[in-house]
Amino acid sequence: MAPRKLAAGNWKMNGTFAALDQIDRLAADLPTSGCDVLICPPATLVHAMSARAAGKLAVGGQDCHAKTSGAHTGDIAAEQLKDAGATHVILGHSERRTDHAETDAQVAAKSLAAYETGLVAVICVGETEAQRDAGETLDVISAQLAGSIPEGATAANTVIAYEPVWAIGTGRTPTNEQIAEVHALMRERLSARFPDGADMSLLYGGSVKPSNAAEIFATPHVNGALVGGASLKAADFGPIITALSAA
Ligand SMILES: O=C[C@H](O)COP(=O)(O)O
Repeated sequence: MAPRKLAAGNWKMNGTFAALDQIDRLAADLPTSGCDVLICPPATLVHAMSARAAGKLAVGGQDCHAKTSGAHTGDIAAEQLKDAGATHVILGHSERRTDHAETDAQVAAKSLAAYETGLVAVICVGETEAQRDAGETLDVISAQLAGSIPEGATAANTVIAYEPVWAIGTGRTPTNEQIAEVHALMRERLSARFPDGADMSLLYGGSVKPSNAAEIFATPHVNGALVGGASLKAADFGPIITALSAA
């Protein structure tokens, strides 16, 4: 089995009910085949978006707790996301790692919670600009992969997203050679550790837009994208999906 192609949108802390109009616009123009499409809205919109998008695209959360329930004010359990219609959950995004001091071990524990619930974990890794400048990128990515992905990961329950922190929301992207280098390393590490690691989908994320999508999707071992800002509007996300579908 080849890795599945996935165009994933991360709305982050953006969007209210009115933004669901974008889903109608997107769904009206989706390619009928070629790639999977996922949108991860704020938790407040998961249920409504799932109902609106049923059968057209998948919906996911942006985080979940490692525990199944309990006294954890403000948190959300994997089961609650699933109950609201989610099939995926983003875990270990650099904004969570920075804003909430999430560690690799916590990301791995949350991923296990996702697996136990039947959600696909979209596990994020990525170096800071200082780490890249110091020549540490491959070591950082290797350590994050080793620490953030739990035993039990398979191509069916796990997607990995490489998101250089310095490329997120900045309009800057790595060169294709830099993306290729990291994705080749990820493929090698995953293949060595997991029986079907060669089939796990590997996404690139960080300032993906319609104008650079096709070139990024032509990079070896890039099976899709995790898109932030450009996923908020159907007019931008639609062409990215089309580019992936055709890649
Ligand atoms: O999760 C998505 C990424 O952080 C990328 O965000 P961006 O496309 O706005 O740079």
